[in-house]
Amino acid sequence: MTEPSSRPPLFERLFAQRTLLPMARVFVVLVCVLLFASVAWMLWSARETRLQEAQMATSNLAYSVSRHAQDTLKKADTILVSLSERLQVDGRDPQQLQRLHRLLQVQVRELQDLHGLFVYDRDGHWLVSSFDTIPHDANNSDREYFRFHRDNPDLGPHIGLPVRSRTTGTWVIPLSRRLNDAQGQFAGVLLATIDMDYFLRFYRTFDTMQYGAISLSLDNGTLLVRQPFAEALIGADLSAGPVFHDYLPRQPVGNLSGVSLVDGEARLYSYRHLEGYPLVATAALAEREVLASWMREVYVQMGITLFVVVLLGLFGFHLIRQIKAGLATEQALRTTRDSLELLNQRLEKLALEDELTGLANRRHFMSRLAEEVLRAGRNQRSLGLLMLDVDYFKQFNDLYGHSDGDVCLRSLGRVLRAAQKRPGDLAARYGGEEFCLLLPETDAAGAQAVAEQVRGNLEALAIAHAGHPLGIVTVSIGVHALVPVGDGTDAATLLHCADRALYQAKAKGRNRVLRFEISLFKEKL
Ligand SMILES: Nc1nc2c(ncn2[C@@H]2O[C@H](COP(=O)(O)OP(=O)(O)OP(=O)(O)O)[C@@H](O)[C@H]2O)c(=O)[nH]1
Repeated sequence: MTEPSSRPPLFERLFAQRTLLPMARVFVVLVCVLLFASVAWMLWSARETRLQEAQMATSNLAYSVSRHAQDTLKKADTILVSLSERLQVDGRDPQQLQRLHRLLQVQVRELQDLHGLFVYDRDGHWLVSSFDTIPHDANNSDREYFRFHRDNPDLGPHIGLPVRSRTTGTWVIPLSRRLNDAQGQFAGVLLATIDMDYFLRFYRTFDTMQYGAISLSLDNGTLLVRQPFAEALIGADLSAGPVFHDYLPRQPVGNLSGVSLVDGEARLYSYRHLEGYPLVATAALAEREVLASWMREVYVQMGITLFVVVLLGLFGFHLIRQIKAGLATEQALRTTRDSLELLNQRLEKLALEDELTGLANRRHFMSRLAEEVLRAGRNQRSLGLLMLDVDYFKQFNDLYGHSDGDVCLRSLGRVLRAAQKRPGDLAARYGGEEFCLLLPETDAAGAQAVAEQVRGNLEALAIAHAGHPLGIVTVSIGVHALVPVGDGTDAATLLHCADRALYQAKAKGRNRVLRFEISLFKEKL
């Protein structure tokens, strides 16, 4: 069988007083940290959700803007394609141009987004337009789109930089195609101009808050139209911005967050390249506006959390103080209990011990005598007793003084202590210069032998005593032993007989041991 462990259970070890205080501190700190961490985590998740929602909104917006631009350009381009067909088939005589003029006017009236339709010859002169009159000496060979088509054989659509219309003065976006003659040589330019305001009006229907932006740019980063509108930004080069520099070369559609080249605003962007046209639609919301309500939530939540943490901290501080006070009280109580126990031990010792010699006192002796009498009676064993008395001690005191007398008594005490050979033996000071030695399991002969030893040992010390005929301190010893009969008189009998034997030893000349024998005493016990 294994012995049960003396270590206290884990729970008690964990919550031992020693660990209680640091654990309370760790607990309070841990609760505060966890509280902060969980609130921070919640707020972070809320922020991510807000950003994701905003990014979804910009993505949808970019899609709408791209669709709108694509549809608008497609319509205008379709007109240019059919115009090109017509010119090639019907030719350019004045009658045809007259008919064409009416047709162009009808088409511009039909399509609100179209600002105008124009046909220029190879030198840039106006052949026909959707307007009522052709300005005198009008020539558009200086326009970017004209030069582009003249120098470029490509017959595809070309979107040029926004220009101010020479007829109406409004901002327009030019969509143009090259016109070839039957030999494939440059024969002029077909132009459709789209009112920039048409785009802006559409963009204004979306709520992008104060710092949001919607724009349409060429895919080389040249800005065509932007809401909020700023004339100075038309034609601005955004190719170094995050959309055109980092994202568009890799993906035709995407989302990102970045800082605007235009105004330095941090925004969430979504962009989309138009199909079939070198254009990119961009929609963006300012991060600070997207996160504005979230920031308010952060302030409120953090305020509340801070308040709770302060409360917890105060509570924890109070708790730790209480624990400290409790521990201090407990320690004080333990110290008091220990000192009381020590005091009790001392008192107990004092109550049982003779102060001068350190032997058992009379009270102690009497209680042990009663116990040993009972034990010897039960076991029917002999109990021996020595009664000792220092010879001529009065004279010793008179001659050497009381304190030397005390020293002498201490010497006798040491001799008697040495005579306690067995665990049950008890040497005691019976009173004054009278001593006893209780010897359980000892008959009269044995007790007499011990008495002789004691007497001899004291004599051997040769303590000078000028008042003694022998010149040294001696002791007289009365010895008796009996097997108790158990009638309640045994202790008294033992004491009395030993005392009588002592008396006889004194009477016979002192410095001797005398055993009690009934024949020696004429009196009846
Ligand atoms: N120094 C000292 N003396 C004590 C103490 N107790 C008792 N005495 C003295 O012991 C002496 C005992 O004297 P007595 O009873 O006359 O006996 P005695 O002088 O020893 O003579 P015998 O016993 O007949 O030999 C007294 O003088 C007591 O004062 C003690 O504790 N210290």
